[in-house]
Amino acid sequence: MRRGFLNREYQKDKASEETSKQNPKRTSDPDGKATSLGPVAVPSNDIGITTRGFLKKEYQKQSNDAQISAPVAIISTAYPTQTGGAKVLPNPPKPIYTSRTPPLPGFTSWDIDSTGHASVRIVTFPTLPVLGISPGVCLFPAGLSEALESMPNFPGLDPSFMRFHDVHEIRKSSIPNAGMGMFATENMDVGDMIIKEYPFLAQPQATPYMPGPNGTDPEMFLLALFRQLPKDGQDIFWSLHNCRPNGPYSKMKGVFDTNALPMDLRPGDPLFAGLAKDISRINHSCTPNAQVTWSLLEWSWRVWALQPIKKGDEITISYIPLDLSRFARQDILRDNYAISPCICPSCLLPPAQGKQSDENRKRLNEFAPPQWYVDRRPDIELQEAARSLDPERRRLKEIIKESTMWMDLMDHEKCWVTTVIEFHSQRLVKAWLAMGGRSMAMKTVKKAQALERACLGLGSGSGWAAISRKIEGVR
Ligand SMILES: C[S@@+](CC[C@H](N)C(=O)[O-])C[C@H]1O[C@@H](n2cnc3c(N)ncnc32)[C@H](O)[C@@H]1O
Repeated sequence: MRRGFLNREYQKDKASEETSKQNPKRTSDPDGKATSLGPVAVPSNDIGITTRGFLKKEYQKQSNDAQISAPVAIISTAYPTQTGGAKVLPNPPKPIYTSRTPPLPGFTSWDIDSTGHASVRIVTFPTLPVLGISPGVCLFPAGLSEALESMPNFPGLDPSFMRFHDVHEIRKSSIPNAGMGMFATENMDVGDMIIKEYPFLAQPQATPYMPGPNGTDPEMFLLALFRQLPKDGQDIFWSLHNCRPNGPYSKMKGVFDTNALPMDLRPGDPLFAGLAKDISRINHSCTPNAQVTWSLLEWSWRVWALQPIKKGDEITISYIPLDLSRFARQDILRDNYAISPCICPSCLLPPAQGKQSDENRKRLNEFAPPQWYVDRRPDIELQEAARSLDPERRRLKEIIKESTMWMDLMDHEKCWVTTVIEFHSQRLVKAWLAMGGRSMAMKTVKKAQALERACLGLGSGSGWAAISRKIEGVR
C-alpha cells in the first residue's frame, strides 16, 4: 500500500457506499512495483538474526494474559450507534466490539463461515519492557493471528536493534505548514538505519462494513481497536496529525488515514496499515532522503537513509510513487494528505527542468531489463564484448557509460527503482572487473548494497555481500 491509498479508497468507497455493501472492496497495491520508490512496504522475507524464543516467549505470555483479560474482541450482535463515519469522535461512545460481520460476498480474506459471517479478533501485541514499548493492538481476520504466531521466530527481534541508539528527534518541521517532523541527530550515510518501530495500532487496509441505523460504518473496527489501546497509546493516537480536521470523516478516521503506514503480511493475506509513534511523524518529499520498509517477522518498520543525511536535517519519505509526473503527484498529495502544494525541490523546478524531471521519472518507471537478463543469462553480454577482441574495449566502455547514466539518473531524481539498481549495478560491477577496475567494481557493490538495504530492508539484497567478498578475494 502507498500512503494515501486508504484515503483515496475510502473517498471512493464513501461515494459508492451502497455498492460497497454488496461488494466490499479490498484496497491493495497489487503491482508491488512502486515499492522501491515510496514509503511502500515490500513483501519482506527479512529474517535477520533473531534472539530465538525471547520475543516469542513474551508474545505467548501476552496471548495467555489476553485470554484472561479479554483483549480479544467481545462478541456483540448489535451495533446501535454511529453512522456513515462522518461524526467527530473525540470522546467515542461506549465500545462495541464484534467478532461477527454481516455477509460479505467476495471478501474471502475474512474467512466467511457457513452462515455467511466473518470473524475478527483484536489481538494485543507483545509488550517489550526492555525496549519500553507499550503493547500495540491489531485487528485480524479469523485465523490470521494464529497463522502468524505459528511462523518460526515470529515475532523475532534483531539483536543489533538492542544496541541501536536514537539518531532522531521529533520537532517542528522545517517545511512551512507541515506541523511536526522528524530530524536527524547524527550524520548518516546511505543505507544507515534511522529508526525501527513497532505499530501501536494496525488493521487491514479494508475492513468489513458494519450496518448502523443509517447505513454502514466503516469506522466500527477502528473504534474497537482504539478502545483496546492503553491510555498512553490513546494519547499518542490523538496527538497525531489529522490532515482533514473539517471532515468529511471522523477525527479518528482522519488520524488513521493521515498517518497509516503500509504493512504487508504473508502473500494472499489482506494488506494491513498501522500507526507508529515516531515514524508517522515523518513528512513527505518527492526527493526524499529516507525510505520506510516493513518486516513481518519482526513486526516492525525501519527507516533507512537514501541519501547522506547531516545532523539537523529533516528526515523525509515519499508518501506516493515517485515515478509519477509533478501534476499527478500534486493531485494525490492534495487529495489524500492536504499537502497543497508540495514545495519539495523537484516540485519547485522551473517549467523546462520540471518537464525534464517528469521525463526522467517516466523513463525510470518504464525500465525493463533485457530478455537475456530475465532469462538468467547475465554473462552473455560480457562474453560477446570479450569475443569482439577489440583492443580498445569499446563495448565494455559503452556498457559502463550506459549503466553509469542510469545510476546517475536515479541519483539526480532521488527516485530509486530496485530493478534499475539491481540490473545496472550488476552490469557495472562485471564490466569494471572485465576492465580490471577492481576498486570501481567495489565502489559500485557498496553503493548497490546500501541502496538495496534502504529500498527493501534487511536481508533483501541481491547477494552483494558475497559479491564483495569475491572481489576482495581477487588479487
Ligand atoms: C503522516 S503526517 C506527518 C507528520 C505531521 N507533519 C505531524 O505534524 O504530525 C502527514 C501530514 O503532515 C503534513 N505534511 C507532510 N509532508 C508535508 C509537506 N511536504 N508539505 C506540507 N505538509 C506536509 C500534511 O498535513 C500531511 O497530511
